[in-house]
This record gives sequence, C-alpha cells and structure tokens, in this order.
Amino acid sequence: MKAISIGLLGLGTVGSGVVQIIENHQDKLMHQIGCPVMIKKILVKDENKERTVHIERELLTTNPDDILESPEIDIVIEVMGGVEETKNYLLKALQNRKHIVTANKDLMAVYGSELLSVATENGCDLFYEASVAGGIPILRGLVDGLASDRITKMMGIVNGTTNYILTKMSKQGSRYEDVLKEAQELGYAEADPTSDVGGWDAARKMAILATLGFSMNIDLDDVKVKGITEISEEDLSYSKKLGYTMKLIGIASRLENKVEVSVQPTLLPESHPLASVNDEYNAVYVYGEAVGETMFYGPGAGSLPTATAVVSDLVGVMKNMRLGVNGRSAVSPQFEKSLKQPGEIFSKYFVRLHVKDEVGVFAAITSIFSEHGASFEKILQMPLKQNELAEIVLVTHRTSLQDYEDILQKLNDYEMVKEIKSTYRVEGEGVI
Ligand SMILES: NC(=O)C1=CN([C@@H]2O[C@H](COP(=O)(O)OP(=O)(O)OC[C@H]3O[C@@H](n4cnc5c(N)ncnc54)[C@H](OP(=O)(O)O)[C@@H]3O)[C@@H](O)[C@H]2O)C=CC1
Ligand SMILES: N[C@@H](CC=O)C(=O)O
Ligand code: NA
Repeated sequence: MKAISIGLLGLGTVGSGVVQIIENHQDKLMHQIGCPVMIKKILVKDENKERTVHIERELLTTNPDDILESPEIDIVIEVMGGVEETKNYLLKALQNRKHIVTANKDLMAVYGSELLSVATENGCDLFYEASVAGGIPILRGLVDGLASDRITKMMGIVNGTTNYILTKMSKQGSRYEDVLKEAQELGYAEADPTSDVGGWDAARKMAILATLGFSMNIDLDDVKVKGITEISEEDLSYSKKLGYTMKLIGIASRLENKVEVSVQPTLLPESHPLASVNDEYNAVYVYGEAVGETMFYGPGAGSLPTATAVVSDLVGVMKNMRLGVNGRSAVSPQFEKSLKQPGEIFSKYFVRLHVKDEVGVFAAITSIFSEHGASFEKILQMPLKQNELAEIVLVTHRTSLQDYEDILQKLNDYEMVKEIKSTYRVEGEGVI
C-alpha cells in the first residue's frame, strides 16, 4: 500500500527526535495507520552541518519549495522555529493542500487562528500538540478529554528551561548563569533563551492553552508577563523559610465570561502538586466545574519527549486521511474575548521591603495595607547591618491586584521605605 510521504522543516533538537521515532516505531505506525511513513525531504539551513541522526544526504535541501511544492508530499512537519518566514511556508503548504504538524508555539500564539482557518478552508489538518508542554498531551486533554466540562482555572509550569533553572538554584544553590548555560547545552532553551527566562515562551503557551481551554481568542498581548531574571537568592531562601516553593507559573482563570492570563514567578505552598514538578518537567493543573482538579505532567522540553507529541499528531493526521475527515477538527472560539480588570483579579502577595528601623514605621506600613483592605497572613522582620535598616517580609491575605498595585505605589512614596526589593504572587492555597 502507498506510503504516506512527509516533508520535515528543520532537523535540530526536535527534528532529529522525529526522525528517530519514525524510524524506530515504523511497526507501531504501520499497525495504527495501515501503511508505512516515509520522510521524503528535510529542510535545513546548512547541509554540511554535523547531525545527531544518520540522514541520507539526498534527503536534505535548503530550498523550502522542494517540500512545499512537491506533489509527492502529503504532510509537512514544521520543527524549524521562527515566525514570519515560517508562517509563509505553512500558508503555502496549506494552499497546496498539505496537512501540517508543528511544535512552534511562537507561531501558533500569534498566527494560530489565521492558520487554523486557512487549514479548514483547504480541508487540511493543522495539529500543534508539541507547542505547549512538549511531550505532555495537554491540548488533546483539554479538547478531547475535558470537552464536556467548563474549565475555570489552569495553572502551568510550561517552560522547562526556567523550571530547570529554578530547581537547581533552589535545591542546589546553583548560580543562575551556570544553570542557564546547562539548560542551553541540554537543548531545552530556545535559540534565543531570553524568550525562556523573560517568561515569553510560557506566555505564548498560556495564550494557546487559554484559547483552547476557555474557547476564546486570547492573544499574546492579553498575557501579563514577568520572567525570572530578577529572582534573588534572598527571595528563594525566604520562600523556603515561609513554606513555599518558587516556580514560573502561567495562570489562566475565568470568572463568568471574564478571563485573566498571566505568567510570573509565583510562590506555591510546598504541599501543592506543582511544587514538586522539578527540572525540565512541565505540568498543567486544570480545574473544571465537573471534573474538579486534574494535573497533566511530563517532560516539557527535550528531543524525544517533544518529538513524541509531534509524531502522535502525525498519526492523528494519517488516521483522518484514512477516514477522509481531514480539516474538520478546528473548532472556532465560542466566546467573545473579555478580560478581567485588576479589581477582579484576586491573589495573595509576597513583598520584601527595606525600611528605616524606627518606631512607628511598621505601624505606618500596616495602615497603608489596611487602608486598601489588605491584611497579613505571614510577617518576618530582620535587622540589616547597614544604615539602621530593617528587612520586612510580608505575605498578604487575598487581595485584589488593583488594591495591591495601589499599596505598592503608596509604599514607594513612603519616605521610610528605602526600597521594595521584590514582590511575588502567592497561589495554590484552597481551590487551586
Ligand atoms: N527544543 C525543545 O525542547 C522544544 C522545541 N519546541 C519548538 O520546536 C521548534 C524547533 O525547536 P528545536 O528543534 O529546539 O530548534 P533547533 O534550533 O535545534 O533546530 C531548528 C532546525 O531548523 C532549521 N532551520 C531553522 N531556520 C531555518 C530556515 N530559515 N531555513 C531552513 N532551515 C531552518 C535548522 O537548520 P540547521 O540544522 O541547518 O541549522 C535546524 O535544523 C521550535 O519552534 C521550538 O520552539 C517545542 C517544544 C520543545
Ligand atoms: N524552550 C522551551 C522548549 C519547549 O517548548 C522550554 O524550555 O520549555
Ligand atoms: Na504538548
């Protein structure tokens, strides 16, 4: 029976894993789809580059049209990264009625809805499971597994690089620069790792998760983002002292028809399931009105784990080809986008201050919080060696983001507060 022909855009960390899995799992693929899978062409930048997998030289090309225009090729697997140029490649592939599997969250977070509608118009599948949380089948989990439920909150560790960094810094006292370099050598980090450590990689994934989970078109611009580059050793040590673990958490929450999507370093109680997700592992904690609390866990980065999600999507396309139902899986969003305002976002907050160690300062700080209806759940005060200063660490009870931003402004204006050293969201107590 006729083999299904694949064109691969990219042969790097993930592309090499895809080649390995297709080669090593041919029997399983054959059993599931009833025909062999052949890689016909692979697009690369440099044909002479050393590869981690053995590839016949004639398979390589630097001309994308050898794939996009080839009548032989049924499915294009995009694992090259990039946005604008890659988008044009995928549009051309779809217009030539080639199905697409991609791992590219940068592309899907910005152009996903446009690409999905072009795919549907051309009767093509466009699957992107690997774009969020690598090898974890979270997108299928949301779309298929939880299709009958109304999801109200998702909290995710969806960037392996930053989770690897925070794990080593917290548990081994490693230096940030050293661990970032390790994550790059292990192939976890993006070509430009500022996307990882700045929180933007996680933000793109949260935009994709929220769009699917809330059935609402959430754009990258709707996501509030703060990365891990300012986290200090003092913050990590105080977190531990207060019974928390620091993680870069993506939050997507819904109240009636309004949603909030954000990414920030977040303190979680050590008892929270996400607190024990370490190294390059990812996890997405999903709360549905009917199902309650669920968690999807696994490797979020790395060659074979990510390639597993890519090849599983490939199997999905090929099964649809056999049934003749390609191009019907994308469901357009059900709801108009409606974002929560800061007065509608509630959380606890950790704040670390350096203040003048004088009578009445703490009382004045307490008044600033109480004037905005905020009180304290935990308080620590330590003397500092220099200039009669004290270090105060506070964890508030739940308060609105609006009130908290007003409090921070007032603290900044108060002359006895020398500096607001750091502040973090505290999540995960009570109903996630
Ligand atoms: N690494 C991971 O753990 C994960 C990655 N992803 C996503 O998967 C995609 C690929 O990531 P990864 O494999 O790590 O990236 P790499 O940088 O390791 O590989 C990129 C590949 O694409 C080729 N390439 C890049 N740009 C071009 C171009 N303009 N023309 C031709 N070939 C090009 C490169 O060619 P050459 O080899 O010749 O340089 C290389 O083979 C990205 O979108 C990434 O965000 C998603 C989840 C996890
Ligand atoms: N750089 C990303 C790779 C997977 O998406 C990460 O660290 O998670
Ligand atoms: Na995934």
